[in-house]
Amino acid sequence: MTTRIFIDGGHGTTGIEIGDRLAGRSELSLITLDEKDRKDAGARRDALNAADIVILCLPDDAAREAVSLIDNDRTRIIDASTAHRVADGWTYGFPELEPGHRERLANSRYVANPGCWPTGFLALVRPLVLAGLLPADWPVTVSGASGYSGGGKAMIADYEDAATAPSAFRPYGLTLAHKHVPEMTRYSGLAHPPLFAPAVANAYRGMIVEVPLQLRAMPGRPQIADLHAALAAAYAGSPIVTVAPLQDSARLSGLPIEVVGATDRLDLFLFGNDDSGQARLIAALDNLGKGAAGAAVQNLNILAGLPETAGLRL
Ligand SMILES: NC(=O)C1=CN([C@@H]2O[C@H](COP(=O)(O)OP(=O)(O)OC[C@H]3O[C@@H](n4cnc5c(N)ncnc54)[C@H](OP(=O)(O)O)[C@@H]3O)[C@@H](O)[C@H]2O)C=CC1
Ligand SMILES: CC(=O)N[C@@H](CCC(=O)OP(=O)(O)O)C(=O)O
Repeated sequence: MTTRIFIDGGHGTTGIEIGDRLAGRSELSLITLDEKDRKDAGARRDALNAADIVILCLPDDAAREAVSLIDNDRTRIIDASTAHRVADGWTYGFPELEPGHRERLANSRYVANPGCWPTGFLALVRPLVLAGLLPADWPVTVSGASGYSGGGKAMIADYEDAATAPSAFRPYGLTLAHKHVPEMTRYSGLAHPPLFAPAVANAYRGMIVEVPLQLRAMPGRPQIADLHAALAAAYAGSPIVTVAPLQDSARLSGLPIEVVGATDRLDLFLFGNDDSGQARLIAALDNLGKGAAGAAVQNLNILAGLPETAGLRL
């Protein structure tokens, strides 16, 4: 018996990436809609209710609508949108968040896939808060650059149309009220929202998420090696999240946005100087990989009781 999957929004940027990862997997069967029906509420209702697991790759309002169209008590949902990431009754779809979280996910019916920025941020910060190295009330900043596919079809069209003259590098989120801040705050365990300073780069995919820390001002003045040990322990044995050895990071003269390529990996790097008491923590990922489709397929595998990395690009 196969697990029946329906991707609502399967023609969008994230939906296509997920479909590619599921192709050829004999333990799954994909429910699809014709082009003319893919936005028809009746056809979507039938597909949503016929599936064992649905993956929503829709704008937030359409994702909320999709959930309301499910009228059985069996279909499980993985929502890639922002709609339910801090909503009651939903489990945050970051299996690596903390010990025991993967098991919570496996038993959940409603799963909210994380945002791409929070994925990098939480991977760096959550283990440090849990280890007591980063005080929960510390004022944390997170910055970086994302590929333009992070903005979906609309931003891709803008960047790929010469007439709209795309910028090489464009800071945004300038109201300091980006939609990812609530999930970053909630799941990091920080007492205050981080200051989030994102930018878009003129690259299709990939992202660099950076958390700088003034260690010398922090209680106990943590050492670079302490931070590294906490991160390495948190992801020991993970086939998806890796922490570069300090001596390898020290040899790098730069970290390109393309470093993980079109994969579902999440690579963490720690750069620092114990004399100055300063550190730069960097997560490198593909916004469409571990930042979206890779995470959705990983969660699907966990929900379906299948090998966690099946279909992933590692
Ligand atoms: N791109 C990324 O890196 C990431 C995206 N996400 C999230 O994933 C979701 C999808 O994003 P993304 O793939 O980038 O967006 P896209 O704009 O590329 O795709 C969205 C798709 O949803 C379709 N759609 C819109 N309204 C409806 C509706 N009422 N019924 C059925 N289909 C509908 C669109 O149709 P049409 O083709 O006609 O426009 C489009 O195909 C969003 O919530 C986004 O925030 C999450 C993490 C990262
Ligand atoms: C470059 C760019 O615009 N990126 C998107 C985030 C992409 C993502 O994580 O998706 P969600 O919209 O589901 O959170 C943004 O900052 O809003």
